Amino acid sequence: MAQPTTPPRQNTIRRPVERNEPRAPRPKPSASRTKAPSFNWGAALDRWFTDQRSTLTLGVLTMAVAIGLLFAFVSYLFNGTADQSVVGAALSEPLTETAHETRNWAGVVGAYIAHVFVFRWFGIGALAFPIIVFLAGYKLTFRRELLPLSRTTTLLLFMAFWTSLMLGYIVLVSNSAQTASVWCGGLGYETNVALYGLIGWGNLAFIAFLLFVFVVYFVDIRTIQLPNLSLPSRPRPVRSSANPLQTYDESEYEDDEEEEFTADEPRNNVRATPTYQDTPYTNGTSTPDANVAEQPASMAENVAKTTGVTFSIKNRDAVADDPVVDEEQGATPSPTFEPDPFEDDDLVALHGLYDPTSELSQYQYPTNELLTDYQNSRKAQVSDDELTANKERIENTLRNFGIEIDSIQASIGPTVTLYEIVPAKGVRISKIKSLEDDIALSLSALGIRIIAPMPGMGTIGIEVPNKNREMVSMRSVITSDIFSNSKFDLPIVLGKTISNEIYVADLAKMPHLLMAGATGQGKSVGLNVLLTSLIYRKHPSQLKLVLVDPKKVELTLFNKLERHFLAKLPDSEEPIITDTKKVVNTLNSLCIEMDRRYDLLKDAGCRNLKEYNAKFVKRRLNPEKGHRFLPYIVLIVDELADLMMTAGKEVEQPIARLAQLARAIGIHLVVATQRPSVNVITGLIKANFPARLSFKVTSKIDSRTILDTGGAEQLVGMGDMLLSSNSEIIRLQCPFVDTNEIEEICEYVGNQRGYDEAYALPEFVGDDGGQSDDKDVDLGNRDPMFDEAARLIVIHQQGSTSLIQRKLKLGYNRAGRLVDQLEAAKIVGPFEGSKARDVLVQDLQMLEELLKRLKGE
Ligand SMILES: Nc1ncnc2c1ncn2[C@@H]1O[C@H](COP(=O)(O)OP(=O)(O)OP(=O)(O)O)[C@@H](O)[C@H]1O
Repeated sequence: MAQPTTPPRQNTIRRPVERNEPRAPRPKPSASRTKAPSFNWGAALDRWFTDQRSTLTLGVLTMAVAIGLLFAFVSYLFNGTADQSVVGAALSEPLTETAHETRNWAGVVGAYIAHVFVFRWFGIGALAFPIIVFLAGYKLTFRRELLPLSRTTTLLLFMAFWTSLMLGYIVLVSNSAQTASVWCGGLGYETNVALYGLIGWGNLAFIAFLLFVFVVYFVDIRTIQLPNLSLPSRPRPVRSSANPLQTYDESEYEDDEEEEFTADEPRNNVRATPTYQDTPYTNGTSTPDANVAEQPASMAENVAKTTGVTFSIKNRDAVADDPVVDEEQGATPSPTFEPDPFEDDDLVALHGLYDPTSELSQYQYPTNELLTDYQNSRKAQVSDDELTANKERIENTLRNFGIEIDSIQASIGPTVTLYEIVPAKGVRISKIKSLEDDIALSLSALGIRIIAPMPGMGTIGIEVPNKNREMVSMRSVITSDIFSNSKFDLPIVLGKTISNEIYVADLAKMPHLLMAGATGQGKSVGLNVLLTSLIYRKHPSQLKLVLVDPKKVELTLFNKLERHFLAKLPDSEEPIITDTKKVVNTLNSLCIEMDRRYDLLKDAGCRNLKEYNAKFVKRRLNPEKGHRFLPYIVLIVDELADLMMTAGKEVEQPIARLAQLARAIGIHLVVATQRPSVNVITGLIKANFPARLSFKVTSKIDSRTILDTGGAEQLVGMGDMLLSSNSEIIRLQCPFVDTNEIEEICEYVGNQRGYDEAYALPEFVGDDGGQSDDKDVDLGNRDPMFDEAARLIVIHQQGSTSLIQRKLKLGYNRAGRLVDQLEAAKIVGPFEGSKARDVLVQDLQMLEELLKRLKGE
């Protein structure tokens, strides 16, 4: 559980700065925003550029211009001399006069532009420009790069300049300026004339040196590893020709560090691009595509087949032919060294680290301006009079009960002021605690909470609500340094503490959060705050949200994030789950996802998601074995009570199972309810949610149910809350975020280019559809893979669909049908929720007999 990282609290009276205004009710949409008086051109342009329609239009136009330029330049190279007079005349005579005389394929405009670029400047090198413009247009149109734009641009610009110089030199020394100067352009020719006058033949050396310097920097020779055959190298994986589908195992690398690479063992130098599943989001189940392994079309595919490294044919062509490699991923081309694609370090050297965000590399995080600036409206203010009066009342009340105090100090928080008392020697703390109601009565204030003793302070705290409370705006906390610089994996800003510190926690460490609060006390705002925090800090590739909203109205705004942040079952229409039956399926699907992730972690030898993803990013995990970059998944359930009432155990068990086990594999749960009674927050659920947060509840019993102690019934509402974690209770004021703001954030994100669809959770077929019915399964018409699947299940003694999927490289549906047939043949037992089925056949011998019987032999 995270702690606030601001300096320790000082027990001094803080002077209020300005007068507070009474707390207004939740602002109406129209009234809540302060509209900027003038039109914001920057924002409008920003919006225009993030609108896919605009970029598509601009992109297509740019590509068309590039093609036009190419025509114009090529045509000028052949017809230029004839057009020179036309170009000259075009400046002095009307265009209509000169237009029909031009021979350039792109007309008089083309002739003029070509004249400048080709004749005056770069000669044949000018052809670099249409290529650059085309690449830029392609990027705008398709939102991905045909070639790494900035690196290719650098290369082409240099080549334009250098070619012009080199050809200029040749034209100069061969004295052919009259006929050939169009090929080198004015720039190349004139520079050579000038240089020749200065350094004579040294000209050529200078031009060669320029090329050398460029190569040294462009290629960055620091990263080139020259093969040194006498040094031990990383071992190569053991490959078996007998089994073409054998995949490499990373552990083989690690165990065999000492193995030497000798010159007579040929290295496999196929230059192809292992994709490492660059688009893991199109298929959340990430079943390796068997077709790629099964249909080798070339040497690269054969390598893929024998090694398990997937090769992208598209990328391979692009990269193999072009020395320019992806700059965005930090890759470095090497003219002398062809990395072996089986060596992970070399993969990184060639392609850079895997970048999970690359598919949405243009994604813009929501801006602070989307949040309303309430700065001037409400600041907590407690006047000196109020402070003194409260202090006196506390002192008097205690004195009336025979309790003397040594000192009293106050610190003003956004919602309450904490009076810390140092009791006189000999006063029993339990006595003060028992006077809670009396003190509250004498202060005639609601929401008095007594903390006796203050943990680690040796004092007693009395929290008294402020007459005028501060509204903690979402903007003020999101823009705070503590939140924006936080290094947490899933930072959530929960509000301000009693001493005005912004409290940021790490949901990944919590690792789950249970939220309760009577209706109207700020729970929905709290959930929105939590979601906003995550959306502001996470890229869509790093976080997926599963939103369950039985009330059907609270989370609907987040619908717009479907193709960015939401995850859903493959067959469901709506990304936000409202139907109880679907909730049960979704929870079970998450359990399957959890099991799969555990399998992946086990296979990778990692203890948790972070280690696993770090290894994947370093390209040490083989996607062919199902490995993929794993985003965090946050499950939000708004209103558990509804679900518990309608589905009871069916909901409780997967929630408890996820809460127990899902921490390490990056699935985190946030479950909210307005009824914190024991039949909703059952012992099983409670035991698995160490972090619990309570808004105001109606009774002390409810407070005990959620927090294991009273106090939440004393809160003053409107986001006033108690957070219990690590057996510590902190009072916080939740920030306020309005539905308008949420709408704007979701629109901002939703209008950007997203994935093709929501992140697909594993398919889960509930009892009604999933229970295989013997009568429906025709064992006479078994799947061709039936025997193989049966042997696999018996060898592993594990009746799991995902095992069949993974090992036999089948899709979920086919694997599911196979399991149904295995059940009908009594090889596996019946369906048992998210648990693997029992295997009813103990060994292969028994199985072979059974298979023979099935075949009627
Ligand atoms: N953090 C906050 N700061 C200021 N005002 C708040 C805060 N949270 C809630 N409020 C006020 O309380 C009202 C009710 O909040 P909210 O809708 O979150 O309640 P709720 O507990 O979700 O209620 P329900 O369970 O009925 O949906 C809000 O409209 C707002 O005016």
